[in-house]
Amino acid sequence: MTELTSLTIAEARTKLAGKEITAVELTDAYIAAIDSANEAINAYIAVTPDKAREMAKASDARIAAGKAGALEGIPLGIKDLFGTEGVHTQACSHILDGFAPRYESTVTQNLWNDGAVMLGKLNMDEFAMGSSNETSYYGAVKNPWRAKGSNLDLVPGGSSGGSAAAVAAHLCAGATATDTGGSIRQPAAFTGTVGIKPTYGRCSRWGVVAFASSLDQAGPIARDVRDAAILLKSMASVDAKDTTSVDLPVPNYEASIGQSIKGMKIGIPREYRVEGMPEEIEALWQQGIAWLKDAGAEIVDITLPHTKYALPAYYIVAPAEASSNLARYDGVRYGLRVDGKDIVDMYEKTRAAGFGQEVKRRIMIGTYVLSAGYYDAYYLRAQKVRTLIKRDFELAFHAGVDAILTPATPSSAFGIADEDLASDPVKMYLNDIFTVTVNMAGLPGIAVPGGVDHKGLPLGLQLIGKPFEEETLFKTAHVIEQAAGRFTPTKWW
Ligand SMILES: NC(=O)C[C@H](N)C(=O)O
Repeated sequence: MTELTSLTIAEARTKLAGKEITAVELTDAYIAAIDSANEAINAYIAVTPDKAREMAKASDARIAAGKAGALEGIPLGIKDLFGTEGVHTQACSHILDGFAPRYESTVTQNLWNDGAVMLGKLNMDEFAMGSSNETSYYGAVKNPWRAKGSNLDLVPGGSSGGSAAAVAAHLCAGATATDTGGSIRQPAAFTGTVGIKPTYGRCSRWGVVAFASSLDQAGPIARDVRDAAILLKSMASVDAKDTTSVDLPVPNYEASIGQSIKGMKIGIPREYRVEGMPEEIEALWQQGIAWLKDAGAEIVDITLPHTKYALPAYYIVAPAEASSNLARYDGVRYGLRVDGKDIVDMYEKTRAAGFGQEVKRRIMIGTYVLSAGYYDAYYLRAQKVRTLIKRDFELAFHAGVDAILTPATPSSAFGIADEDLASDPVKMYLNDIFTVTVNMAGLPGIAVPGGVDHKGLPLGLQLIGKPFEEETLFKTAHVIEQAAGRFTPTKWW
């Protein structure tokens, strides 16, 4: 019998429904896998085996009673950004030391309502700020992938590095993640997994620790396109507690898997190329184009002329919102407190000790661009650029384009503690070059594995769609997946 942890969600669902396996067996298999692998990979920062077994038992009872939910008995990992009642929720920051909320985020509650089982909380960049998972207070996550013939540790990408690594190493059946500028899609691309950032407003942000509220969006990281569709269906909902969530029916995304893309118009934006981009990325892109053409899609060249301004504008808007959102961590009500001689001294000492370097950098940038005298020059201008970026996409869609194909990242996974990147934050920010536009415009974007580079490391393709047309992305990504195959790392841990 195949290992239980190698089953996809769709496969496990069939076996659970057919009573070939139980939810408790499946959960135990994942707990054992985490026990043996987590020291090496560091994907989980809190494991909740007792809670998991209890939830799995309840799932088995519901299956026996014929009352199974859509995700009944499926063990999932949860990014540490999602509030989970009574369970460690620290956004992988020191400043939230010991915090376990009294509430459950709407997204995770939706998953539990559908019968999913929680295995624990997953590592991430502190407050989701980073592209390598190295800014986590709990240390770096190791990518389950290694270059051919090398035993050097690579980053899994970020900020949802723990989610991507756990899915790739089969330490959960699927994971929740969030994406503000690429945090679902870049780690998915670096680990050979599938990640979708849905349209802004598709999932509720309620109970998710805020980074940049006008950009943050939750989504799944999964082993394949079908599993991503199954997970998103459960995660998405309108929510009275988040007025930016949208009241549109959540379609059965899985139904779009296998549908034809014949006659679809796929836009290829000429601006999605950067200096120094490996030829292999261009080759992957051309391969993706060929696959979609073979499946009957029409390929059209498009222009998104404001693309080059997206990254600088993002690194104004996101830190501005972050500086405001993170003002609440003051040592008074929860989390870390470092005593001082008076209350202001206490605030200062707490924030100095509680936030890491990258978070402090963003708070300072954000405070600067919002300050009197600089607001118009930076923040206001960045917001105007944001409108132009959105309009670029609208024009392309208006001209009949159904979806846009680009590379997901300008490189494959890089080494942990890469000196070049550590010394220059802007180089790290360049990881988001193909993904931030999507957040700035509020559109859905999916990363799907397209192949491996000469080092044997996975590379991802990105599809960008119209607002609330995630179904188009699922069916098109599935065509790529069928052509490219699935990617699993060789076990070294
Ligand atoms: N949160 C994200 O989407 C990651 C992005 N690299 C950032 O640091 O802002």
